[in-house]
Amino acid sequence: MMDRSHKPSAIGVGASLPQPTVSIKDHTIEASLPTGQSVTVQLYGATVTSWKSNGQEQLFLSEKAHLDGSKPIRGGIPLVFPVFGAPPKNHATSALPQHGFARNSHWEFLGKSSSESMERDHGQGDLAVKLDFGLSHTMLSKEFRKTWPYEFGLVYSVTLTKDALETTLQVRNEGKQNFDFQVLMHTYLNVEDISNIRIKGLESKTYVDKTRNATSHTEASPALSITQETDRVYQDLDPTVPVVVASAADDKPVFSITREAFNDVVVWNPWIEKAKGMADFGPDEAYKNMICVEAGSVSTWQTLEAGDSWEGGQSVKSRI
Ligand SMILES: O=P(O)(O)OC[C@H]1O[C@H](O)[C@H](O)[C@@H](O)[C@@H]1O
Repeated sequence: MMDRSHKPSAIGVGASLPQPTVSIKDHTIEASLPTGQSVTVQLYGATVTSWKSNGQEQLFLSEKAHLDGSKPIRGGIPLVFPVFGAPPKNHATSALPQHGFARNSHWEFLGKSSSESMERDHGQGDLAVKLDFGLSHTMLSKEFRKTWPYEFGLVYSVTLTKDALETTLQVRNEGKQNFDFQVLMHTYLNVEDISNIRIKGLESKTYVDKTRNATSHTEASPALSITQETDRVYQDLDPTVPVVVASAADDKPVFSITREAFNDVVVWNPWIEKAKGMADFGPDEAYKNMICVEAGSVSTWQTLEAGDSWEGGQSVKSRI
């Protein structure tokens, strides 16, 4: 995963080779590969709102999601930074909204790069397209700047390949003061029927159950089924070991998520009542068609010293 071995684009050399296309319209960036995969990213929140692969939409997007910048987008991959969940009291993030400001700020599109991976798992010569987005302290609303007065730069890279969607966040401390942050890629995966999937790769891991007063438990199941409201923060995972959403019928992977520098994975499904209670979640029964598997670093704080940078990310493969 997180293949760093892209060689420069072959554009202009093998002129007849089909190339990725990228279009920018109405604050939305769309990229597609000649092999049919595509990704859509909104500048609002740098939220990925669609990823099509194998001829199917892989991400869940609520029918009632606000796409006009009035509210964080319910679905796709909202980016959580610099705090996960409700901010703690007496902390530098205390005055921020739930999940911070990255998902409700306007990002800029920094550009695209096409590449041909030399060493991807699925053979040589796979095309990839990478979209880069930026957010810095100067771009924040006055209110966010006041409530989190640090000088920072974020670069969020969304890479579409034939087999995967990779999202990577680089965090830079551009100021003179250290700051603490948490980060999470709140990925809403599209599933046909929640009763037909199992989540693997979590067995024996410690998790905090947010539906049970944030109490700590150990996962007993090798293949977790979702049968009720679920909101768990699994901790201290080995990022290189995939968390797999598998079909209950034949055990085949539907999604496989590997991470880099992300030791936590949140598993969330609002289930019946919570789904009904969210004004931007729809239709009500759509909780059956989604599972959030959210890779991040949220159980502790990352401290970034002045001038330093940090990077973490995920690679999501579908129906491999
Ligand atoms: O409603 P939101 O602010 O988007 O949060 C949606 C969900 O995000 C995470 O998965 C948290 O663990 C949940 O506790 C929260 O309900």
